[in-house]
Amino acid sequence: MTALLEVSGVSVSFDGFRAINNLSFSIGAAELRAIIGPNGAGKTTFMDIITGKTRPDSGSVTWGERAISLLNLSEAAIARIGIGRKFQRPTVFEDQTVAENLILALKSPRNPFAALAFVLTGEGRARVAALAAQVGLGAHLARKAGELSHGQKQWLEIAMLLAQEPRLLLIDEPAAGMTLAEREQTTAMLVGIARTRAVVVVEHDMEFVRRLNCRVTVLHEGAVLAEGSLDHVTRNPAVIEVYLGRG
Ligand SMILES: Nc1ncnc2c1ncn2[C@@H]1O[C@H](COP(=O)(O)OP(=O)(O)OP(=O)(O)O)[C@@H](O)[C@H]1O
Repeated sequence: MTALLEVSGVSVSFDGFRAINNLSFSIGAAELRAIIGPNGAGKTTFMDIITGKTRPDSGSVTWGERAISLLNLSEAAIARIGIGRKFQRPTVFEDQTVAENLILALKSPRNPFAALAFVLTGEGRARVAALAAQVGLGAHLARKAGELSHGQKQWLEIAMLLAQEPRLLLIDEPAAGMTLAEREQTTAMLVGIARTRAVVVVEHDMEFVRRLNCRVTVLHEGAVLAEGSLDHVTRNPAVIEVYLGRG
């Protein structure tokens, strides 16, 4: 499998503290990956490096078939190249409807007026409806985003990211604050999304990770401690010691 994203030997220090320590990681073009690890393991910093928010002191981050370096690109350029990031808290436009939020997020045309004109076409309406359906909001297009449940807002934001047609989606702790039913729907949704693109999910909820049924990367002290199926990594004594045993 050729990698879509290849992170190799990356390190970064903050005031002499090595938050990421010779970290290597790669993900394929249509792969779902969960990242787990104790607080302070470097999960957020790792995502910050991929998205260009934090520049590593050493190592390489390459992208796509031509293995272009992401290290010289701005955050905006990295987003345009096809890397979408969802932070833990949903950031939707609460006073706009689900449909309006999706229209504003469409990749093209770029400005809101052109986007509105586009959505008046059959193709535009179909695109918005398909995005909403993909995240279980097909019946909620006319509702104000502010009226949605926390889980539904998270899904709307995922659909807004999908509107940008990313090839890699980074999702931070989606399960937090969701009901059990919402968490189950979210795992199914993420599995579906990862059939056509790469999805990295940072998550502490082990039941959620189990339902993702994917390869798991365990970070500890800024490096990869273990990688493999959830059963494989949770049997690893080092993982039990630093993470699972602290329950
Ligand atoms: N800008 C910064 N300046 C100084 N230290 C930082 C900075 N960003 C992160 N750190 C430190 O780097 C380490 C890794 O932090 P990071 O937030 O990446 O961990 P995490 O795995 O995301 O943790 P959590 O699960 O708590 O979100 C921590 O010890 C943190 O205090």
